[in-house]
Amino acid sequence: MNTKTAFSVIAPAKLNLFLHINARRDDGYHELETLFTFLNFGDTLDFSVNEAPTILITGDTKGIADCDNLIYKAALLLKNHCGISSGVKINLTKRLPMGGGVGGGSSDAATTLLALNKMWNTQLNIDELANLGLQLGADVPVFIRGKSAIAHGIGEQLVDVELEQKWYCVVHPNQHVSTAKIFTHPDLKRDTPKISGDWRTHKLTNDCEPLVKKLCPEVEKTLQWLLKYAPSKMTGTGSCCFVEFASQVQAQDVLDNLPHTWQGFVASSANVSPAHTELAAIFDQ
Ligand SMILES: C[C@](O)(CO)[C@H](O)COP(=O)(O)OP(=O)(O)OC[C@H]1O[C@@H](n2ccc(N)nc2=O)[C@H](O)[C@@H]1O
Ligand SMILES: Nc1ncnc2c1ncn2[C@@H]1O[C@H](COP(=O)(O)OP(=O)(O)OP(=O)(O)O)[C@@H](O)[C@H]1O
Repeated sequence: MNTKTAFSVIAPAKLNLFLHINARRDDGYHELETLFTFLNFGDTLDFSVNEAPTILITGDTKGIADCDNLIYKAALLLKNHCGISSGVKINLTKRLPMGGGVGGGSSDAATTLLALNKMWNTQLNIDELANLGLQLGADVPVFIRGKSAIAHGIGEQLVDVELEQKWYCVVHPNQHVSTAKIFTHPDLKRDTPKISGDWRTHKLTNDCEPLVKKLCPEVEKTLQWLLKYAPSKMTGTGSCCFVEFASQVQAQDVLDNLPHTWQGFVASSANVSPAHTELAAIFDQ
C-alpha cells in the first residue's frame, strides 16, 4: 500500500535515441549531444521508515557493496546535505540490466533523491536536486528533471523536447559494457560536430556503436538480428539495443521471437518520467 511513510516508486529506464560525442574535455569527461526519452519500464524502489537513523538497502543489490550502491550514495548525500537525522529502508527490485546503457543505476539514484526529498520533507527544488545528483553521475540530472530532453555538456544541460509516444523492444545481449572503458578507449569517435539547426533533419547516430560492436561481437549480432524488424540502435555505451514501433503489437512480436540467449522487454516511451508521475500521485493529492 502506498502511504507517505511506506510507498513504492519506479526507477525508469532511459534510451539515448542518438548520442553524439563532440569532444573530450580536459577533465576526461566528454562533451555530448544526446536525446533522452523515458520508458514505462524499470526497477522498483520500496521506501519505508527506519526506526534507526541508518540507511538500510535490501533486495536485488546483486553483490554491490552498500558504499558503492548508487541508492545508498544518493540517500546519504541528501541526508548529509540537509542534516537529516532520520533513517530509511529501501528495497530494490532490479529489472534493468546493469551496464546495459539504460541508466539503471542513475535512475535508482534519481528516484531515491526525488522520493526522499518528499518523505523527509527536505524541500530542495529540482535545480538543487539535479546538482546533487550530478555528483553521482552524468545521467542522474535528466532523471531528476524528468522530461524528454536533448542534453549537452556532459549530459547535464537539458533542453526539453516533446516526442511522439512510441513502443520499443529493448534487447540485452547478456553483456556488461563498462561506460568508463568505452569513454577511455583510444578508438572512440569523439569529433562529431554539434548539430546546427533542427536536430530532426540531421543524420542521428550513436558514436559509441562502432567501437562497442568491435569490442563486443554479441552487440553487433543483436543489432543485425533486430534489423529484420526495423532500424536498430544501441543506447548509451551499450550493451542494450532497441527497435522503435508505432504499436505495442509490433514491438511484442520482436520480443516473442527473441533468441533464448538474450533477454528483452517491451515498453512505451513517456515525455514525463514515470517516477515523477508516480510521486505526484502519492504526495501531491
Ligand atoms: C553514456 C551515457 O549513458 C549517455 O546517457 C552517460 O553519459 C553516462 O552517464 P553515467 O553512467 O551517469 O556516467 P558517470 O557515472 O558520470 O561516468 C562514467 C564514466 O563515463 C565517463 N563519461 C561520462 C559522461 C560523459 N559525458 N563523458 C564521460 O567521459 C566518465 O569519465 C566515467 O569514466
Ligand atoms: N543501484 C544500482 N543499480 C545498478 N548499478 C549500480 C547501482 N549502484 C551502483 N551501480 C554500479 O553502476 C554500474 C553501472 O550501472 P548501470 O546499470 O547504471 O549502467 P548503465 O545502464 O550502462 O548506465 P549508463 O547508461 O548511465 O552508462 C554497475 O556496473 C554497478 O557497478
